[in-house]
Amino acid sequence: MTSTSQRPIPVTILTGFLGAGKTTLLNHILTEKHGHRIAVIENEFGEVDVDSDLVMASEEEIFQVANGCICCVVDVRNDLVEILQKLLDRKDQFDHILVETSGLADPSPVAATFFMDNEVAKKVVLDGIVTLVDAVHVQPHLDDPALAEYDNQAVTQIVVADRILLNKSDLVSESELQEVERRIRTLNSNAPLIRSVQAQVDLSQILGLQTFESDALSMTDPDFLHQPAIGGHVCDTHCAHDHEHLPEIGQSVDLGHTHDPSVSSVSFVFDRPFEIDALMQTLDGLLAEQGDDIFRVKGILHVQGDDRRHVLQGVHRLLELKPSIPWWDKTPSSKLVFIGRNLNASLLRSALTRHLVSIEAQEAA
Ligand SMILES: Nc1nc2c(ncn2[C@@H]2O[C@H](COP(=O)(O)OP(=O)(O)OP(=O)(O)O)[C@@H](O)[C@H]2O)c(=O)[nH]1
Repeated sequence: MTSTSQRPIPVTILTGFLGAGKTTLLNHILTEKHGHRIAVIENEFGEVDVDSDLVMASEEEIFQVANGCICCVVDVRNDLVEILQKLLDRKDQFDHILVETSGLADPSPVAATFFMDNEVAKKVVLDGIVTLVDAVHVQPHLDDPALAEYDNQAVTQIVVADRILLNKSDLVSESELQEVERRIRTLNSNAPLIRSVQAQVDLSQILGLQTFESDALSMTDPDFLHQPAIGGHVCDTHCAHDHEHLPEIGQSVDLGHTHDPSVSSVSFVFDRPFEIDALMQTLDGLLAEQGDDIFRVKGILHVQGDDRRHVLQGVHRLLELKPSIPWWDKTPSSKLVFIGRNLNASLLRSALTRHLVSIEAQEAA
């Protein structure tokens, strides 16, 4: 049994383009009675610290990361690691860490920070990336022609999200909301999408997600790969509309659609277990080669000879695998999602299937 003090502290990364409502959400979190004791780390991009003044006084502790953008300035990331280390020295005083990125940050390198420093990596677990989207202003940012040849952070923030809050839904019409949702789904078709006003959201939908564990628990639900918002809701088994085109076990499905040709996601499901060392070697090689294009890899893996789920997390070239809770009475199977540019589904599938335990070996075991 893992004691509470040894358990890794969940970290939520809160992101969203400038003005999307991050500080508003932070204030909501800090004033809500939710039972979590939260340490907040804020990063502001600008000369003057305004954000900390915007955050309401509360019992939670708030730390500022040095000025500069958390995703691209090495000093700022070192600063983040330093703050995390200090926090972790007295982790009996809180049970959740929230990192608010600046509006111009790419959250992937921020998430990667938690894997980069070994001491920190052992003590924290990425609970989820929550992205706020400004329903009024997001479209022009997504289509910004000035960013055409550069990374567009508004796009990246949506692509890597585990939860998306479509905020300021009071300021646009229903048809405009549906249009924004449709656009968001071209970039990220997996993350549950929640509409909000003044970032008011049930906190259980964004904190304590244990994203990958909860994904694992729903793996037997054949709809888990299909969570597009249709008419503004997240699909579930009670929907009346078409859920026909589900992938077969072992089949891949391109969830990125074709609207934005530069970013897509590809998902796989396998029922046979993986030979894990060989798989990790292949994935390491793949990311070393294509880590610029592959933004994010996430997965729950069925590992040969192990009765625990294994959680796979990759951010660009950094990859880690951690054992998680046992499968209990669930039938083990693996699920992997790749998000990025120029993803070749058939090459990825063959790279993965090579490391599945053969049926004969499985029967002999
Ligand atoms: N009408 C309306 N206004 C909102 C909503 N959410 C936030 N706002 C307002 O939008 C403005 C920006 O909100 P912030 O919470 O400061 O946004 P932010 O993402 O922290 O901004 P940056 O620090 O610039 O990245 C503030 O004036 C908020 O009061 C909403 O749902 N509806």
